[in-house]
Amino acid sequence: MNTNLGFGDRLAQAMKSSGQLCVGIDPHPGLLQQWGLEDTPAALATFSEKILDAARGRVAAVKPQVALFERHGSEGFKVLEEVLAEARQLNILMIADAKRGDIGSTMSAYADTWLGERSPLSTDSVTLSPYLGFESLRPALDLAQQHDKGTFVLALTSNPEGKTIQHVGQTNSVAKQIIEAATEENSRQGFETMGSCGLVVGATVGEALRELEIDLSQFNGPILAPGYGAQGASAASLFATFHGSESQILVNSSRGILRHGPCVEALIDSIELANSDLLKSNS
Ligand SMILES: O=c1ccn([C@@H]2O[C@H](COP(=O)(O)O)[C@@H](O)[C@H]2O)c(=O)[nH]1
Repeated sequence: MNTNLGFGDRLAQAMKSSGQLCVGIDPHPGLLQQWGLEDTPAALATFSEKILDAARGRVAAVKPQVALFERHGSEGFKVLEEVLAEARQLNILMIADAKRGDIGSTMSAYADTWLGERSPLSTDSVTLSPYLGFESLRPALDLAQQHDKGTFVLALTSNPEGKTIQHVGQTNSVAKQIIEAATEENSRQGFETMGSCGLVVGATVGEALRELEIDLSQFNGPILAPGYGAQGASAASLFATFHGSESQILVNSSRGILRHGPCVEALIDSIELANSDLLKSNS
């Protein structure tokens, strides 16, 4: 993989060679129990190792859910640091699902944590929450650009409650304004296939794009789409939702894959099944 490319282009290459699936690393207490593990930091390490083992070479990216490491305090963060380092070694693109957002001066610290060069939590990309205003994310957007890293800004989330904020404004909705700001952000960068400022749009949003008159085919970055599998979106429904921007969609599945553990072979089978399901529906 060409590491001089920006994040969006590296992700485009990874999706071309390994498909459009992103596997979540979500060590929920219930899953740990199902895998015969205790709810401890050591178990998080075992859990994550098996997922990386199954995912390497088979998916475009993996997405650790930071909250599920954070609930173990400093030891959980230590494990996350090791997982990020291991993924880097294995050349697997990472999205830290941290959903950070704050006033600009504090945002600089979040940017240093997830996208800086010296932080042990530094990774390829991070999810950001724009509800303090898109421009409050500037320190992260600029640092990502400077270090060839990426961001995924929440636009239309997969949970039903999201619409109470994101749909406000209807045809000039909050979500539409976020999407326009991210489009503008990418248009100021050079890229071959996609810019490095991505969006999060749930695979479950259904008719919302049409109702809000949002045309994602005009968007010029990657779209992380959680909601496939455990939250009910099928491959066919999600590609119908994202008609016109199919090649930009990175489909996340966490519990839908993870419930097949702890056997690595069974995890591999479920990843391969999801890959062929997605491929079949997007051809
Ligand atoms: O809109 C959003 C944004 C993030 N997520 C996260 O994605 C995974 C989904 O997990 P599943 O088990 O596949 O449902 C999880 O980490 C969420 O926090 C989301 O679901 N929706």
